[in-house]
Amino acid sequence: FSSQAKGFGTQKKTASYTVTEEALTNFLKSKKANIQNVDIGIDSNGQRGLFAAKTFGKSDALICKIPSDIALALLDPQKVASSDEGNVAEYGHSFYRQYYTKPDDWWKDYLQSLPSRIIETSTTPNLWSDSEIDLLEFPRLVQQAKKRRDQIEELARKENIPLDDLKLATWLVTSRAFLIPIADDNQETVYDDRGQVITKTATRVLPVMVPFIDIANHSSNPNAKLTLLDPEKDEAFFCLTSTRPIPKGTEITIGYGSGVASSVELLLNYGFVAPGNQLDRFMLKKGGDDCLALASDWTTSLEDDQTMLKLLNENPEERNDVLRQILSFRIQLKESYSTEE
Ligand SMILES: C[S@@+](CC[C@H](N)C(=O)[O-])C[C@H]1O[C@@H](n2cnc3c(N)ncnc32)[C@H](O)[C@@H]1O
Repeated sequence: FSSQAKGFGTQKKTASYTVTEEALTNFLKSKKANIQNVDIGIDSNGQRGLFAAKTFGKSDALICKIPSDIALALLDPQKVASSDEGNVAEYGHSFYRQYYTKPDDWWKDYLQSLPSRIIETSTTPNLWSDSEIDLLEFPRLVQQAKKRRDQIEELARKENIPLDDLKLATWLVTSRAFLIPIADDNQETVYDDRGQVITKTATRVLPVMVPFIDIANHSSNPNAKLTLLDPEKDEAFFCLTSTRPIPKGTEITIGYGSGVASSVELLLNYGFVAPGNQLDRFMLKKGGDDCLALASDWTTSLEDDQTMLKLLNENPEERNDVLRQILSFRIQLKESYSTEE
């Protein structure tokens, strides 16, 4: 963010992370967070992540607990978005306005633990050029990326804030906030033919930044999930809970985006593609106008893309992170078409 502001903007530009985890953990402990069974470390991909400091022997074990009053709500709960496809620029703006431009003592240690600039290897497509976005070819992703980019540009103009600040804020929010479903009196209730409630679709969500828990990385086969403890009481908690036994030293992972994110959602919000994501098969099977129905609908073959990615990886001095992300996306989707057809 702007150089005159405290927090992010004044951090060293050479490191993606300012190493202030100690300040963060001291702050959390002083606020009665329970984080003693979790370590912050670096995983095999070089990503900062959370690791089990003891063995969690069964599923549903409490891993850590963060009081909800130290989480950052990004919109006024009275004005929550009608779906998770809300205007992400507004989420970014809410973060920028409510928290970042007022980095008082309360939020300082958390804000300083966040990436101080957009990480090149995890940019989201709304930050790319038109021609780069077009290379993604998948209609829904191309449309969403351009829509988000336009929303950010429009809001920065309207609110008269530096475009780069809103870009960073929006990137931080889409890649880190949890979308918490909000009880909604008008929510749609669906009954079966005996009149029993079968689904109650929560249509409103509140984006919330949860310190510490937002360090957990994504896995398509996660060993933990986010839970909300005592939401009705004055003292509510955001928790990580195990979904199976976790041996000491193992990375603690969750499934981003309610655990049902296809490569489109992962790239759009978090800037990465998870190889072998099974949800892509379901997405392609479901089809629709916003999908490419067949592997042959793409302009290049799977083999073409694999060859290009191989060439790119063989030339590490050819640093082109966006092209690497584009090819990884295209390869992952092409590998997900059913081979029976
Ligand atoms: C909520 S943060 C997770 C923690 C982050 N590593 C940190 O140090 O703060 C989300 C970001 O982590 C990275 N990430 C998480 N899971 C990943 C994965 N499975 N593969 C690649 N990058 C991942 C991406 O950069 C993503 O935008």
